[in-house]
Amino acid sequence: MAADRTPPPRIVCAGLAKTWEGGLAALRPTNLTFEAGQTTALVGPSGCGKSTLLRMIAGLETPSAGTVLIDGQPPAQLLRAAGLSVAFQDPSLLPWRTVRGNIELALSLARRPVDRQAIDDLIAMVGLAGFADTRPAELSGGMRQRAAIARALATEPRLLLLDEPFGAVDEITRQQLAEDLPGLWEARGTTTILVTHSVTEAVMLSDRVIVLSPRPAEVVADIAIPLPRPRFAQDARSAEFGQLADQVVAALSLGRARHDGPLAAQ
Ligand SMILES: Nc1ncnc2c1ncn2[C@@H]1O[C@H](COP(=O)(O)OP(=O)(O)OP(=O)(O)O)[C@@H](O)[C@H]1O
Repeated sequence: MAADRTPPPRIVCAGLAKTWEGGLAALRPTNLTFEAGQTTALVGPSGCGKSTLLRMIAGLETPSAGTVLIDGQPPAQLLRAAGLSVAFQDPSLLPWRTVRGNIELALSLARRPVDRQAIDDLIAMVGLAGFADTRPAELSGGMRQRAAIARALATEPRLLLLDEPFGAVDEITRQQLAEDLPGLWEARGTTTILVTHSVTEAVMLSDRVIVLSPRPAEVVADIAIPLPRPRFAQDARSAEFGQLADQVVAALSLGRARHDGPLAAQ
């Protein structure tokens, strides 16, 4: 898995909006820039439109209005060049392939060399050592999610989009992944956008947290997380960490209050 020397991309969403057929609005017109090499967390109430935003950035969903440009190009370009990886809540592993087989396929599709040792290292890093030759049906939900994370990382994407990738992962493994993953994508130079329901995880992993309102989503707050790295689970007990987490929680409440308030837009 040779390192991709192309620098990580900058993503510009301009007037990006989504209204589903039938008129359900998921995202109000939104301007957002994701800086090259940064990790950004998107947090917001369930159903507010986080996944919709992420899927439009991935080029998997067509915007109703506005554009997504990744280094000035539409997402499809990066997707075709295998520079973009996504890992979703529901890991879509091929059931007839083992964990290693799923990763090998991703590498082959991305026309990347298949380095068995590097694959095994990645499998071990997500806590699946000993399960490389196991098929998805024999893994727990959390293990499948970790396999999907390993697969997403294997191609060394320039842009990594993670949609609640730790949803089914147990707390201890979650903490371990939250400690290990940022170092990996920092070392490789990756722009990462992460959807999570966990405020602690958002602050732990990110350089910036964007808080979205209830549906149709709009940006309520854009909070920089200037905490030094690497960050460890116990750092979540520091005063600085607590203050940042409180800001995120306050923004979530503000979004809800605005949404439910008498002046809420229809
Ligand atoms: N393919 C689709 N067709 C129609 N409506 C959709 C579609 N996908 C999502 N929606 C609707 O769009 C809204 C936003 O959904 P989305 O999945 O983006 O929310 P989310 O913030 O990611 O939710 P959660 O945190 O619960 O995963 C929801 O009301 C959902 O029902």
